[in-house]
Amino acid sequence: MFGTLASGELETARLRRDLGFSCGGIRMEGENMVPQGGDGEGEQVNETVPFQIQQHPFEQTQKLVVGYALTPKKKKSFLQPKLEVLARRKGICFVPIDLNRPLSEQGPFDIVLHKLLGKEWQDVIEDYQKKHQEVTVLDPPGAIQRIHNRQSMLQGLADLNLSDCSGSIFVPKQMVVLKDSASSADRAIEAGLKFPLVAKPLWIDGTAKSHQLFLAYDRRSLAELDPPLVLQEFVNHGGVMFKVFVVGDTIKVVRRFSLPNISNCEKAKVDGVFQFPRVSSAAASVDNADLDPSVAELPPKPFLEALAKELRILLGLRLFNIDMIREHGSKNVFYVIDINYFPGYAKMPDYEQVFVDFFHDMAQAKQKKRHCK
Ligand SMILES: Nc1ncnc2c1ncn2[C@@H]1O[C@H](COP(=O)(O)OP(=O)(O)OP(=O)(O)O)[C@@H](O)[C@H]1O
Ligand SMILES: O=P(O)(O)O[C@H]1[C@H](OP(=O)(O)O)[C@@H](OP(=O)(O)O)[C@@H](O)[C@@H](O)[C@@H]1OP(=O)(O)O
Ligand SMILES: [Mg+2]
Ligand SMILES: [Mg+2]
Repeated sequence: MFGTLASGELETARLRRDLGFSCGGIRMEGENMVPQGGDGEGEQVNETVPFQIQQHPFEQTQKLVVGYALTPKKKKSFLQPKLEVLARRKGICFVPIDLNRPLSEQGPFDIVLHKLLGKEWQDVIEDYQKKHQEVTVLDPPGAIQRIHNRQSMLQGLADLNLSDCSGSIFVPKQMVVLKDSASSADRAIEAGLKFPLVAKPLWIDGTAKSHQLFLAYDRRSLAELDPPLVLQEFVNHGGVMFKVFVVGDTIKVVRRFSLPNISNCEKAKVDGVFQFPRVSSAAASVDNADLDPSVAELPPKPFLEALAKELRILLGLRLFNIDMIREHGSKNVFYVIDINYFPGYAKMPDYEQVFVDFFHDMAQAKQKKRHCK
């Protein structure tokens, strides 16, 4: 009986019913998990369902097959029932890639969506792309590799051409420490870096450690840090940051809490090194908080659109997000502090529809190209 299910469960159950389909001979997950039928109570709960599943009079005949190679965590957060249902209506289906079988023997795929670490996978996907140029690989492994290094990640950003825009973009002054962090203090001062400095592991390798950040208040404390790392100037920004999600041509921005400003008094008094809390990944919503509007105001949309467009070209990526902060006291002076490949899109509003449109547009563009040949 539907009445025994909470509204969230009901929604999932209905979605799963819609999901019972096969694709390219591979049975999709979620089949046979549906309570059958419904009653009056069901109707009542239906009102709380955030979106309506309607029986469509016709099914899209054109099929677009998206092969995916994702970690179990990413699969769980990204491949949610709502996404699969909306995709199916547009003739898009998701097929898991079997890592134990040669990739070329699987599919055929129109799109390969992947986020896996390691040289072995990089070689597999590079080789596959060479042999299957008709397949869109999201995204090219070489381009992803660039943003796994916190130095190359931000290279070229300050030179982007955003001249006509209502904001300006910078990256914090930073330097790389490959070894001997004790002697890095002299180099940091020579390079003009001002304390406090944020110490970030140079390589992002998917481990929790690569997201373990430290704040070093004085030159002596640098000796306590483990290279390889980047030392980056801390930029006061009023405790709010902006995550700009990019999916092809679409962008969405959300606010997150961040670290509070560091006063001159604190800079003078405090020494030592402190581990950062992962404030910005917290689920707590900034939107209902009582924030200073000059801090919380979203960056101008045309500015973000121009920035995302330039970054797509510079990075050669279509799926990423940017962490941005507004320099405290400024109107629209922004710093990019981080870029993430295939981030937590489930935290992007309406991500399911955005992805369906993205895949659909891609399929149409391909079809058009084929017809023009
Ligand atoms: N230069 C900086 N100045 C001020 N705050 C910073 C700076 N760099 C990082 N932060 C703060 O630390 C947080 C984590 O830094 P960063 O985004 O570089 O790490 P990360 O581990 O790559 O995060 P993510 O989970 O987004 O991948 C930022 O969201 C921001 O709150
Ligand atoms: O954990 P989530 O799904 O939220 O996604 C996070 C993602 O982890 P995952 O890819 O393993 O899922 C991280 O990837 P790695 O740097 O460790 O490769 C990084 O991109 C974070 O920035 C994402 O958080 P967001 O910035 O979007 O909030
Ligand atoms: Mg970040
Ligand atoms: Mg990051």
